[in-house]
Amino acid sequence: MSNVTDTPAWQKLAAHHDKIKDVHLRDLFARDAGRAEKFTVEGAGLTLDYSKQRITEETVALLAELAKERKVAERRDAMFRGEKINVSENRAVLHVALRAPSGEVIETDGHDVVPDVHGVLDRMGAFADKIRSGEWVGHTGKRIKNVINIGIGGSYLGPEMAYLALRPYSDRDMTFRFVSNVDGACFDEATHDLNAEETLFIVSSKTFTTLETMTNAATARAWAVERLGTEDAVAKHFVANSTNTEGVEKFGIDTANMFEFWDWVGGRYSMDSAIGLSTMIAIGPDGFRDMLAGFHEMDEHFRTAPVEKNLPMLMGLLTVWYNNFFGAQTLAVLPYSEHMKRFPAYLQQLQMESNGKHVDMAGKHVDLQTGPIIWGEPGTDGQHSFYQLIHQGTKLIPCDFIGFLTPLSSLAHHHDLLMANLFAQAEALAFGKTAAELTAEGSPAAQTPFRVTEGNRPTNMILADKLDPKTLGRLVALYEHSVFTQGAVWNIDSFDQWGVELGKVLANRIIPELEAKDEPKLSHDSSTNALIERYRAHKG
Ligand SMILES: O=P(O)(O)OC[C@H]1O[C@H](O)[C@H](O)[C@@H](O)[C@@H]1O
Repeated sequence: MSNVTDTPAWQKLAAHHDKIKDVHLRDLFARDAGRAEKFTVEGAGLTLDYSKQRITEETVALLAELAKERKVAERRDAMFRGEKINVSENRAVLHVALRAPSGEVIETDGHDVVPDVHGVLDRMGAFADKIRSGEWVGHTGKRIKNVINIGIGGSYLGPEMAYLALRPYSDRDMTFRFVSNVDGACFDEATHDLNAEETLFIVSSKTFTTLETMTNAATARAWAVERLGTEDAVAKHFVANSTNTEGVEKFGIDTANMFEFWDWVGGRYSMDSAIGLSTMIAIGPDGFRDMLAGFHEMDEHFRTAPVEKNLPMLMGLLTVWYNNFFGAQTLAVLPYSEHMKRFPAYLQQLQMESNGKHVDMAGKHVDLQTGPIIWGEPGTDGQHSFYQLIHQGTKLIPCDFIGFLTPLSSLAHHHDLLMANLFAQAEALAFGKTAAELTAEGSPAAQTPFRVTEGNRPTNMILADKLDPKTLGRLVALYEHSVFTQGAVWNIDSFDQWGVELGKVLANRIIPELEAKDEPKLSHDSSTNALIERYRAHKG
């Protein structure tokens, strides 16, 4: 495939950008009373108003042309067909099969994976029911009240984000916690007030080799065995989610208590696989299936809607527009929902591990910027912290606002205030306030320059009726496919993550240098040597 910057659509976009880069959203809205309607699309139960983006109809047409030239739809279809589009690992990318209804056929290497998916879902459902009903008891006969997911990266962020997002739908008599960090404080804090007799550990790891997870799992095992008095207790207090049966057996977890997934599920695309077991225990198997139905709705929308009406494709293409033509470095994701607190953190892995790449599919260095930096906090907290820089700073920061029409809180009057703030922020960012307007309002002349907000800050407004399992599935799939679209345009492998390896290898080399009593000779650079020596000296 040619360099994207050499394609006709890219060059047309560059010329078009030159023409419209200084046009203000104020003028774009003034020119066209139908703008909001024109640039609002609905799909899979979500509404995307992208009228406050710095675009015209021509921009959308050219972005659609770019998608066509880059064969985004063909690559999408290849993914759905189970082709090995993760070229550097020679793997299929089939998270869409995790939410395919039973009866659908999705094959990879000639094998239909959908029955396997439903087999595991059924086993997870039976297990979750047993825990929730109290049929499954701990080693001493007590009901399980606490569930601790041990995992990191994709085996942590999705489960924690989903639990927090769906807490109103969860069993409130149970406690759910998440141990990810290898800092012992993480384990201590998660367990200090829990009774081992009532605690279930779910060890979640695709590979079952990850240092942090294996260390925390071993600590959990020792913690439980010490408190319950026998190794036999492990059978009732530990289950595993993994692709590595051997590793699970070796750890001492009965494979009858292992929930399987497959190498065609990327870690950051796995919250709807067995990795979601804690979510399923929290909200119940029916709630989990609703979430899968929401994912599937968005998959179908992504698979079938034309690019101009395709929410994830539009969002992916707009990200390319700002990232590559306006030179924006970041994208802020700002959910106006307390329950969506961890959604930006979840998206950081999804987007940045997927599209933080410097070579194309052929291994050749790319000649353009790839994935943006993702960040964000829930509204309205962010407004009182970093929004200042978005409004008046010198950097262009496109924002995704996410709002829900129906409140989950019974304090309904708070919701009007929350939503008023959401709409006001998008309005202020787009239209700003000019010096003339300020003067007319009586602003003292000396203050006016400080008070001017230029506006022309682009935003997406994503609205859903209500945050529930189905909506969460739709939202996650929306971003998954937006990431896919970006990766397809840039022609990079969005499904590998080689960049995280070097740090792991170096840590494994340093571990014995910190642990060994005889303080082995160091052969790092002078800075790393000095840091290690300082630590050793302190440790004594
Ligand atoms: O699920 P695991 O195999 O334990 O992997 C956990 C995480 O660690 C790795 O370093 C990867 O960067 C992530 O993509 C992955 O989600």
